[in-house]
Amino acid sequence: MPSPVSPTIRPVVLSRIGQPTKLISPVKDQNLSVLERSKQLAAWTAVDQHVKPEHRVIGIGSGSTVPYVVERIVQLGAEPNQDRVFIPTGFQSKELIVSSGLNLGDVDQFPTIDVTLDGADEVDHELNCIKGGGACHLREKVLAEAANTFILVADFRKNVEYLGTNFTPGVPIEVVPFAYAKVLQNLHHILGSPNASLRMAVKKAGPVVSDNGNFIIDAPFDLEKMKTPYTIMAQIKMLTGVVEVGLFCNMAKAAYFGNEDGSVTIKWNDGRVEQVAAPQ
Ligand SMILES: O=C(CO)[C@H](O)[C@H](O)COP(=O)(O)O
Repeated sequence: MPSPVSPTIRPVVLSRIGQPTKLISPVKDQNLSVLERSKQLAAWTAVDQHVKPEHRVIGIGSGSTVPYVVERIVQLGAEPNQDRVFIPTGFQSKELIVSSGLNLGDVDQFPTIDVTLDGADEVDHELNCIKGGGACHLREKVLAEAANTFILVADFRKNVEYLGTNFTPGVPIEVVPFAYAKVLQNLHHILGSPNASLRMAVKKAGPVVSDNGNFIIDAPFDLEKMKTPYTIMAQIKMLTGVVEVGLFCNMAKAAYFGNEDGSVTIKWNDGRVEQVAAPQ
């Protein structure tokens, strides 16, 4: 069983640990479209290469690609997973972990994670990425920072030279609710994002509320600014009322992109780019 944060704090793992239970794949239908298959290929390849037998604490990200990560982990079987704890980045991944029969933990019990696998809205040539399309980027960044290895999984549409190429809503910014108008004003008039706007819910009147009870602003920036994402991230983060910015800079070790032809492109943080065949 993995060590908890200190010998005096006992981890409260919500699912049972140490006993093999029947695991259930979160992916039922295998009649996948080309796009869904590309997500699956990226996820499976990343799990095969980065979830090691000795790993005990694994971070599970959010979005539509991550169910395929869990699918591959479930395929490893009950035995290797019985002594592992899986840490979610939000409501969706918590449900995914629990419904698959995997052991659930939290980052306050396990602040060091062996590997975190997560999706991305877009990834640039230096592995900087936009995250937060699903409003989970605060927890996602905590789990990325807590991980010894942070791995991105995505479909071919996310593989770009510069951020903002295909993903146009802008940089997701989590803000405390009472500060949103003031942060918007700063984004419009000081940081150069005149179209920054509060993200509105679809099946609810009013704004999207994150898993942490906060609002989300989407702030588009021009290409010149997005060429140096760390600078704009630091400027946004300095605005009082901002909780976290959905720009992840210099964090990922590798990004896996599933392609339409069934291959997977792997970009490494040392600049290497590999093309591999689909896993079976
Ligand atoms: O950052 C995220 C949620 O906040 C997701 O990881 C991101 O939106 C990618 O999702 P998908 O795999 O559905 O493309």
